[in-house]
Amino acid sequence: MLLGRSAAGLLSRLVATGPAVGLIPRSCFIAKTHSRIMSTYQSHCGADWGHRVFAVDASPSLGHPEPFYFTALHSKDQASANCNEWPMLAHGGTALSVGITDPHPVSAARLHRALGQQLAQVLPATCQLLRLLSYLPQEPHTSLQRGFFIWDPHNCSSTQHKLKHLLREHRQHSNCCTYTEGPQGEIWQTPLELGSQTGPSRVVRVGEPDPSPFALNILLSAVYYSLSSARTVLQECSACIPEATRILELLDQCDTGTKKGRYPVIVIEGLDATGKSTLTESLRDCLKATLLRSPPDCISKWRKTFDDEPSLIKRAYYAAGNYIGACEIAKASMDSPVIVDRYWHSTAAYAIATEIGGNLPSLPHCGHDIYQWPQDLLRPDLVILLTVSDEERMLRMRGRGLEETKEEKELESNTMFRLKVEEAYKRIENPQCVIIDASPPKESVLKETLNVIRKRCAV
Ligand SMILES: Nc1ncnc2c1ncn2[C@@H]1O[C@H](COP(=O)(O)OP(=O)(O)O)[C@@H](O)[C@H]1O
Ligand SMILES: Nc1ccn([C@H]2C[C@H](O)[C@@H](COP(=O)(O)OP(=O)(O)O)O2)c(=O)n1
Repeated sequence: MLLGRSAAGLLSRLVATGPAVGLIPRSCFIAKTHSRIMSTYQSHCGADWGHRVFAVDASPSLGHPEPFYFTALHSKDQASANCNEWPMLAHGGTALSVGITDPHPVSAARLHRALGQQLAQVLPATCQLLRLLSYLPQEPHTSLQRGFFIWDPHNCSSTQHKLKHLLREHRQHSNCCTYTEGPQGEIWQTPLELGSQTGPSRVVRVGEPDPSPFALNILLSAVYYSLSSARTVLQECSACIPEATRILELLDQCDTGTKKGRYPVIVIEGLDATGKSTLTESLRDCLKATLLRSPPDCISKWRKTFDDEPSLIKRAYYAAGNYIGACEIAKASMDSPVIVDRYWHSTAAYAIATEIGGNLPSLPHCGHDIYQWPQDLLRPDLVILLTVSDEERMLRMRGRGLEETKEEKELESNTMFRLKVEEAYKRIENPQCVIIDASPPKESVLKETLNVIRKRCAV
């Protein structure tokens, strides 16, 4: 039992003061949330650390296979904080947290990534590095911060020393705390100097807050639900990534509001090596269709550059690619059916699966805002999701003999990630995917797909 009276109080405060998602139209909430995060991203940085709700990514090896949430205990709540299990501290270990307080989304994302790489290098191999998210309950949509939760099982003195040394140059844009067990089993969060004025606070575990920090992170920075939010990030990174300026120029040249022509637009989705390219090429020939892909050819030469950037920037590239692709789709659909190899479902599903920690049940429920199609993006008539068993997909991947990307390797090694991508695909709405089993021979998959297309579209 993790949720004491204090936690219940916290949750009711969250519900009372958080965005009234159920009371205003979703698109309105998402668009407003985006404009707020981009214009006033974090008026709250370091000083409020103790008032935040924290979420630590799942870690089965640390005894929490689902994400772990905690918050500071205020003196009036003291009596209710009896039940407070921190499995990672059970055997004398220490935990530490690092929060990124840089108020600018792009520089914060880059600092987060750089720190993650440096921490992985300098910390002892026995330390575990997990994702940390936090927000202020009274202003969830403007106060979200990312960071790291570090578990040091041997409580090495060198860990804190290394951390202090590493964070010294980022003092202005980061903070750090330790978590230790007190004599009565209570947990103390103590700022790790770096000029901190605040003293230790008691912290307690709470149940999953509403809104979930992971879902909030998706709505605010991992998936773009409007062109303007992707543009804002590309504009902010154009000083350090010249290719971002080129993409903005391409966006300026296309009329992203163009409506679809009279021919159907059919998107083929699926994990790598499920047979999308094979099927889309056959469909092009059978239906005398135009075959397009997202990201479109005109920006695909910059894909590697953006794939190497933090996810905030990488996903802005794919989002922009969908809007540029939408112009091409709209134009082509005036003259012929259009087949599209990957589109917004891919952009959203991969981002959601990456950002949601834990197992399949950690994915936000069906109908959640994170699964909504952007209001300003051209909607296809039909989206087909190809599925095959993992064994078959691996065989196809090896048979193809192409070099595996980092993400493909992760998909291969991480069954849970793959399951989450596929489930996220299935939960995306308006339009929802039609699932086709792509395990049979190519000709059968093509026949089945043509049947679905003929039933649902005028071809
Ligand atoms: N239905 C199928 N049965 C057997 N092999 C297939 C089938 N569809 C595709 N393949 C093979 O699987 C590999 C991956 O297919 P591909 O179309 O490149 O997938 P994707 O575009 O989804 O990554 C290719 O070698 C392809 O020839
Ligand atoms: N429209 C798109 C297309 C791909 N993506 C992202 C999603 C994943 O991170 C990768 C998958 O691309 P990958 O190169 O593996 O796929 P293909 O081999 O091109 O089918 O690209 C996207 O976000 N939006």
